[in-house]
Amino acid sequence: MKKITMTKASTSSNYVFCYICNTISSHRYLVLAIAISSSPPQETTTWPYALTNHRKPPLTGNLPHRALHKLSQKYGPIMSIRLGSIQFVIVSSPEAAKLFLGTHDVVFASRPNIQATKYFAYSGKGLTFTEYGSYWRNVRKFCTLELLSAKKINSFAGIRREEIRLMLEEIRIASVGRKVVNLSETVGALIEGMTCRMIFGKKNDDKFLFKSVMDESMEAIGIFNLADYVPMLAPFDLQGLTKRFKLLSKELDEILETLINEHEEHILIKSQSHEEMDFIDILLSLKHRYSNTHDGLSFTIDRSGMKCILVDLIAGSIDTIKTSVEWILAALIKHPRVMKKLQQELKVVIGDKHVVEETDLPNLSYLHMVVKETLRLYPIAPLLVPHQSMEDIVINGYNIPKNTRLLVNYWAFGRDSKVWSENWEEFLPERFLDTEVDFRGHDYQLIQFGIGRRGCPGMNLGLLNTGLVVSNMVHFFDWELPSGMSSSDLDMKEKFGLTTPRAKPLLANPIYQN
Ligand code: HEM
Repeated sequence: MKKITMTKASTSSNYVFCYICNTISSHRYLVLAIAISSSPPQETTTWPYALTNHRKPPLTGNLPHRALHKLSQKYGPIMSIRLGSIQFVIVSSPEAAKLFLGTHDVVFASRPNIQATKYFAYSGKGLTFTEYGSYWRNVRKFCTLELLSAKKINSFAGIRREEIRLMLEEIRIASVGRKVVNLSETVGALIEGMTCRMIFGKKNDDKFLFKSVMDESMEAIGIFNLADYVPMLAPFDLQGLTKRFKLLSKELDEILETLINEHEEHILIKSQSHEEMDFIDILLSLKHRYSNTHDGLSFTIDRSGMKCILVDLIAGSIDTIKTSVEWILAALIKHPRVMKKLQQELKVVIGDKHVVEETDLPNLSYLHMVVKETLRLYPIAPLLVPHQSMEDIVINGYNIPKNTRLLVNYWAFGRDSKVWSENWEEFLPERFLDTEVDFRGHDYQLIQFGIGRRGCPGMNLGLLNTGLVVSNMVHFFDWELPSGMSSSDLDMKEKFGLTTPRAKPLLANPIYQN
């Protein structure tokens, strides 16, 4: 790495360039050399929203948020890196994030058009990887008002209760048999079940293999795709990714087509009955009614738009919620003092009830502190989702050209002693006592769900599910680490990907609390 001044307006050395980018031609060769010389991948490793098939990804290693954090300590909270033909700006402090996602939010409100967008996002016809503009605004308004509104989310409370009860019973049986529970798998299956029932009206089963195809697709999307950085290489498909994208997206599309066809057969009857509408029903019903919440949308959202929205909502919810629950349970097991305090709160608020209800959640103030503290230290999406600028702009004296990609290193925010004081390393939910700092506000130090135009539209659902699952799991069970492991032995390393879960699954023995 070598520091250089990069633009006419640059006045200080906050910009960083990779030495291979200093001369574009040698950079191209180097990238090419890495790709060609790599032996078949032993494991898949990740780089910001793209994995690499070579064992060591360019510049940043397997945990880019950590490497970029280190660089920011040397070069400051606003840095620039060029990779192939793509210019990145990396922002590593809440104040800098406020400039990009607050003051200049509209300029950075677009998304990059990567090759995977063509295949998995139907060339950008949904939300997450759709470029900023009137189509995206309409779809976003529709999703927020019709699918993710408080009223709609509440209408699925019965599904959540049912699925949680089933899981608690499974864990109770494991506790009687003194069996170790793989919490990562158990929580994953629960969230998947709740989400698939809400979106498709049914769960994954032997015949309906949506989630496994989706997981494979997400893995492929995450692979560092040379064609995105050196577009002239795209036709050669050196990594075999285009072929893989085509196959997987075709499989995914066929499953979605089957689901939509099944729903179409019943939509008219369902919309006239009192039966609960799942998300596919609501999308289909668009065609049969006028709504002023999304003017003219029925004409805009075609079949591929519908499929893309479904993919975005599934991809946006299952792994994110599963990963947050997993980290919170791990943090509680690792910190028995905090676990006890939360269990005491639950005892007082819930008492002898058979299940923690959604209506109990507002009364669990310590639970909210635990959630905030966990997501501060163990972010689910440490670099959020990349944004892209739509015009040239000067920020803090730096010229930032149009089409620059913005990465917000939220992982670094939680480690900033200026924000969280010298004890930032400590897991201390009480730091949120008597403060209003929250994900929902305008607090740039706590933007796990993003902020501004591209902030997460599923935040309320995400927090609801997370709180509900965690509270039930620790109210009814004590958790002990297996094989005499002590809490201090629990490994808290992460694995980078589209979300950033624990590197190792979380295993624990449940002890039923009568
Ligand atoms: C704990 C759970 C969740 C976390 C941590 C999370 C986090 C995020 C983050 C960091 C972003 C990107 C923000 C940015 O670009 O600046 C995002 C966007 C998004 N999330 Fe979530 N999310 C969660 C749950 C959900 C749920 C439950 C849904 C839907 C049911 C959802 C749907 C989306 C969508 C569609 C976007 C793209 C928005 C756009 O580009 O306009 N998320 N989320």
